[in-house]
Amino acid sequence: MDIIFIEGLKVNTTIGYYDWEKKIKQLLVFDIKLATDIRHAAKNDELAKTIDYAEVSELVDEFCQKNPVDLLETLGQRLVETLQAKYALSWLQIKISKPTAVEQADAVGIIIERGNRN
Ligand SMILES: Nc1nc2c(c(=O)[nH]1)N=C([C@H](O)[C@@H](O)CO)CN2
Repeated sequence: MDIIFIEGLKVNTTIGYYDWEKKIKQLLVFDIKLATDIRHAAKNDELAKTIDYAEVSELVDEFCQKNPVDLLETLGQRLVETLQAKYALSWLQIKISKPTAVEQADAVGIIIERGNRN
């Protein structure tokens, strides 16, 4: 299995359960791993035959801006569904960190993993 990854993707967006959080933007950091077979792209050196990590990064930012929700769980699950609908993914892992949420911690957040890692 091959993996396309995006590490430390920073997105400033509206996210949070409390009323005060709905009036501000906060930093989220995404680490994303998408399983694909890179041999299709490598055969003829074609971007169109792989998952464009720049396109995915843009998608994640736009998705966050358009989908303000309370919980990281909701954001993560909806993002997973969007990525699965757009790309043929046998496996994916998305980590969403909220570095400013808990003062005593460097970051808190969620990790979602779906599919089979063969
Ligand atoms: N499991 C979760 N716990 C909490 C979340 C969350 O999204 N998932 N969110 C909050 C608040 O929005 C918090 O980040 C404000 O400091 C609390 N716990």
